[in-house]
Amino acid sequence: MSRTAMRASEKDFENARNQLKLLMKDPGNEVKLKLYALYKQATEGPCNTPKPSMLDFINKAKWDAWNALGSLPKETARQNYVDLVSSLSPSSESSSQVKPAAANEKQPGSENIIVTSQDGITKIMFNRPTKKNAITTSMYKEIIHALKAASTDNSAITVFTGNGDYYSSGNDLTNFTDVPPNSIEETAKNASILLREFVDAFIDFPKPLVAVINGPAVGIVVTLLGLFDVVYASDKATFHTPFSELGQSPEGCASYTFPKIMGPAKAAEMLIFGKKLTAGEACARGLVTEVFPESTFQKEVWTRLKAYAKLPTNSLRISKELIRSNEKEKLHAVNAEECTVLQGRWLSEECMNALMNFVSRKSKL
Ligand SMILES: CCCCC/C=C/CC(=O)SCCNC(=O)CCNC(=O)[C@H](O)C(C)(C)COP(=O)(O)OP(=O)(O)OC[C@H]1O[C@@H](n2cnc3c(N)ncnc32)[C@H](O)[C@@H]1OP(=O)(O)O
Repeated sequence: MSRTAMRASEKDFENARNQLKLLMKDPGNEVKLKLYALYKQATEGPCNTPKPSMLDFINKAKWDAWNALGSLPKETARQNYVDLVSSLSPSSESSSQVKPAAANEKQPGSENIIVTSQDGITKIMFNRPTKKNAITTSMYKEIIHALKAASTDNSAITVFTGNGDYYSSGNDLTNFTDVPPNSIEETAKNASILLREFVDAFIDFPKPLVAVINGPAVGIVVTLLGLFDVVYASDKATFHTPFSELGQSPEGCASYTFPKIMGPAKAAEMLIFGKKLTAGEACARGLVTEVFPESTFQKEVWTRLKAYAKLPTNSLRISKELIRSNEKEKLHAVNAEECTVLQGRWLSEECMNALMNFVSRKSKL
């Protein structure tokens, strides 16, 4: 029987609702929005409630998803709901394609940030590949903690890298969308405090800090590179700071470090207009130290880093201190200013619209 000819019964619909409660894995915000919209359409018909206010992120995303279904008949919505739930169930997962990355997904007991220490190198790895290593609030806190620990451990150098195809897609945009409307201002204030502490931890880090950029990098993980001592990139890496698109503004001291590194005009192209750079372009602008072919990237980089980590530890520290110490006071002031400006941006209509677009971008069926 063709799919269009099929009609889910009330019983199928009820079964699908129960099956949904048993799902082991969170299907993600986009799927949840689709499910919500189909459920409302199947039970109440076309969207019939007033549009929630701009500040009411979650209800507005739900409303948008429901409203996008237009006049879809109740029976079709019911069938689509049943089909969608069935596609999420464990049996269909095992019989169809489970993406290789799923093996790396956060499981109970696994970590979104993995810290290891070996061969004189402390490695801090973003480990949330199914979300392109987007950084959640708790990951910011874990990184601050990891940097504090690495600053006094036995390692000579500290390295950041990403697990999976991305280095990191930057701030997890749902940090600002899963917020009740009456606590948005408080959330923005807390985020600004956390961001300041996070960036301060990089400014004050006393040992050589190296970034091993295994794939695309977006937002804060790009701006922070101005505070790293060495940046190695695979030729499949890209560097993107889409702040204006997001109604936001630069952080990570990039408003100061980028013009110094690449000159004001090139910095403006990235930070104001969001120009995405290839690894080669980022290297030509001085943001990246060296680019390696993807096929030999890991081998070449880690061989080199292991050799560097054998150099006298105190000498490494002292040389870094000489290079960076004159700038520290300025960098802390820049960081404070950027965080204050961002706090205001996060409450702006431009930013709220951009976040809403991200959350609901795939929910329009
Ligand atoms: C304390 C607070 C401090 C705040 C500091 C501020 C920092 C500013 C920034 O960092 S700005 C940069 C923010 N990042 C972005 O704008 C990137 C947003 N993501 C994307 O544009 C795309 O996801 C992509 C280009 C990175 C990848 O696109 P692709 O089509 O290849 O993959 P998907 O979009 O399907 O992504 C797979 C799943 O990962 C989720 N995801 C990816 N990035 C983020 C993110 N930054 N925030 C939240 N979620 C992200 C995506 O939603 C998919 O999830 P799903 O499988 O559940 O649908």
